[in-house]
Amino acid sequence: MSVSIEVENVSKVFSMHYHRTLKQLSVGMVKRQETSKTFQALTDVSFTVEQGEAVGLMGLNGSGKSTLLKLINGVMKPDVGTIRTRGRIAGLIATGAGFQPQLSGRDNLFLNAAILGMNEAETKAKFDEIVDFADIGEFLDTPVSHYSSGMYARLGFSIAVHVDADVFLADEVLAVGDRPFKQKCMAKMQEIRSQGTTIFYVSHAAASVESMCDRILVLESGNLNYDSKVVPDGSVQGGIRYLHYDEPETDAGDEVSSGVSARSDAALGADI
Ligand SMILES: Nc1ncnc2c1ncn2[C@@H]1O[C@H](COP(=O)(O)OP(=O)(O)OP(=O)(O)O)[C@@H](O)[C@H]1O
Repeated sequence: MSVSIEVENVSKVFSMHYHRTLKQLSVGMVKRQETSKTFQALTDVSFTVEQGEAVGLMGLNGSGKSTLLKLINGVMKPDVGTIRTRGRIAGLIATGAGFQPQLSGRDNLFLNAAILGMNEAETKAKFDEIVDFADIGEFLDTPVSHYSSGMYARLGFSIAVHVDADVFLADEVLAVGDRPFKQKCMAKMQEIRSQGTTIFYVSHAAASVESMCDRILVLESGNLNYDSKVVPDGSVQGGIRYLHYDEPETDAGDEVSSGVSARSDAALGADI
């Protein structure tokens, strides 16, 4: 098997600036206030993903999941360490990323497909399939600024998933879609997974990670603290337990709630 993603000793630090204008900055400096602070989003993260593996990335809010995805996608560079990827990478790392609000869905489809590496002929050949999957009807020729967040997600996901990619990155792509669309996306991701595409799937929905992935990584405050391939007797369920996402929620209605391990297959299919 060939290596698809190699992440070696990667760290990422962000700077947070407290003052927005030069005047505020100057006043802050005179008063000897702190003007900026650094934040360590990822610390010495290392792992390797083989071609065809389906990896779930979980962790609490702010644990560094999206940052790691952006580094793998190449939209950000690590401060320390190296990331190597093999083949074409596609995916949705933010709903509607790359969409131009004033352009129609149709124009954005061609633009977004080009950003993801598809040439015009390829996009034309897949156009009907992409539009059918997105199922946004007459809104295709409407500026995307008029779209609902679900429609943004439909079009964005549909374009990304129809790229012939070696690696598919998905960051909370299903968070805003309605249930029928989420189920369609899960089925499509299973399809590209069965064709040998590497899947890197970020989600807070434990059941969908359990049904989609054969490996789990758990980030905690920027540290990779659970890799089911590395820890003894590791498993996707083990990672979910490690994160306490298998425990019942006290409040009803949360999509990552209530005892994943105790659910029926039908319920698992719905928890996406
Ligand atoms: N461009 C940035 N500048 C400063 N801080 C940032 C930047 N991007 C992310 N961060 C910080 O890095 C940390 C990790 O953010 P990240 O978006 O990777 O978390 P996450 O695990 O994806 O969270 P969530 O589950 O909420 O989506 C957060 O504390 C965030 O505030």
